[in-house]
Amino acid sequence: MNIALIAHDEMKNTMIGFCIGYEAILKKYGIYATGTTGEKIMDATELKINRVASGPLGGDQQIGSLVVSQEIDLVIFLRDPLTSQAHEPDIQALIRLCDVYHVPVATNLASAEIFIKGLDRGELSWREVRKTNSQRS
Ligand SMILES: O=C(CO)COP(=O)(O)O
Repeated sequence: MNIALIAHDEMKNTMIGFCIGYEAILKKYGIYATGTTGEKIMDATELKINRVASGPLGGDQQIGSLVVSQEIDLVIFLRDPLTSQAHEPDIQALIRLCDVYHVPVATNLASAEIFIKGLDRGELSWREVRKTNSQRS
C-alpha cells in the first residue's frame, strides 16, 4: 500500500514532525510526496520517498493521476487553511479524485493521526481487497 504526503509551506514543519513521530509506521509503506515536501521529509527522516513535481508545478495533478491508477491508498495533505494558493484548482481536483476513488484523505494533523493509526491496525486493508477485485473484473 502507498501513502501520499503533501504539505503547504506553512504546514511543512507539522508534516516533518508527523513523519518523525510516525516514521516506524510510514517506513512499512511506499511513500509518494510532492517535490518540496518530499525533500524536507527525506532531510529529516530515513524514509525513502518517490517525489513528484512541486505542487504549484503540477505535483498535485501527478498525485491525482496515481490516485486514478489505484496506486495511492491514503493521502495526507496538510493544507494551509489561511493562505490562498495559485494552484487551488489542482488542489480541489486532487481531493475530488480521492472522493471518486474512495481514497481516504486527511487534510489536517488530527485526521492524519487517526488515519495513520488506523492504517497500522489494518483498517485500510479493504483497499487491497478492492484492488484485487477490480484487477479480476
Ligand atoms: O503546493 C503543494 C500542494 O498543493 C505542495 O507542494 P510542495 O511539496 O512542492 O511544496
